[in-house]
Amino acid sequence: MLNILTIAGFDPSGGAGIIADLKTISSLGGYGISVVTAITAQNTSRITAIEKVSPLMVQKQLEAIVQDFHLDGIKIGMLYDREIIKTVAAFLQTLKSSTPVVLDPVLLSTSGSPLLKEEAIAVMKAELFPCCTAITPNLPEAESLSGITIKNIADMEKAALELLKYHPRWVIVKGGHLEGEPVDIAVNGKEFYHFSGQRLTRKEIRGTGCTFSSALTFYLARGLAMKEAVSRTKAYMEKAIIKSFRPGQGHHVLNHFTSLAGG
Ligand SMILES: Nc1ncnc2c1ncn2[C@@H]1O[C@H](COP(=O)(O)OP(=O)(O)O)[C@@H](O)[C@H]1O
Ligand SMILES: Cc1ncc(COP(=O)(O)O)c(N)n1
Repeated sequence: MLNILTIAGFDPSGGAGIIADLKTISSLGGYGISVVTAITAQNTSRITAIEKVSPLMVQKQLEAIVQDFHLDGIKIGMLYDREIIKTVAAFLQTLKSSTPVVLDPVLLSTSGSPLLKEEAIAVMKAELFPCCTAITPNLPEAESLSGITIKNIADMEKAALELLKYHPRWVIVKGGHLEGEPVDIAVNGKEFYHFSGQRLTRKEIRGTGCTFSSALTFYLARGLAMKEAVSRTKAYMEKAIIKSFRPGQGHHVLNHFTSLAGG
């Protein structure tokens, strides 16, 4: 069984963050391990408070995990501030370079609350991007990280090339927020791929970014090449979107367990 670590925030409603990551990893047959960076008070409609975990406690959690586990893949989500980013970057530098590391550069929640402090963005680009096998911004994240306004696939490519300058191995820009079909792209400077698909719903669904990056980490940890790993991730997303549901009174959440009875 593959050991997949998620370093991310806690969303008690389970739609996003660490709980969504663990559901994704478990449903794919991996063993999910989690290091918490921040606790949010959040439901399927909104975030009402955020409390960060101290950088020392993040470091202690990471140390406890590496002393025990061989890690096959690492997914990174909400990091909240520069001290936590620096702690995670220092940890990644101690790992073998063959371990896949996928960063979902979470900036804002679907409900519009900031999940990363503005002043931490430059540190994330300079210190974390170079440690990543892939970064997986959505359109608003790619716009704000690259400074390029994105209206179409050509703009997505421009933004991806701009973000490659910070040296992640791959930039994957997700197109769920495009007007038409949700096309994702993956770029590494030499190779360039498009992943097309049909728009399956217009509903707001929570946790799609968390789930995409966790599934991608799992497939890369299985040894798949990026093209195949993204295509399997997109197929996984489509199944989870088709079976999404509304457990509370706000946004819909993904159904990660579509292969189980009742899913
Ligand atoms: N309505 C939709 N129909 C089909 N696929 C979608 C839809 N919305 C998002 N996706 C896919 O789900 C994944 C997550 O994309 P996106 O919504 O852009 O990310 P985020 O959750 O970070 O905003 C991508 O593969 C995207 O193409
Ligand atoms: C702890 C945590 N991590 C990530 C997200 C982003 O997910 P979404 O964009 O679906 O709100 C979130 N809302 N909460």
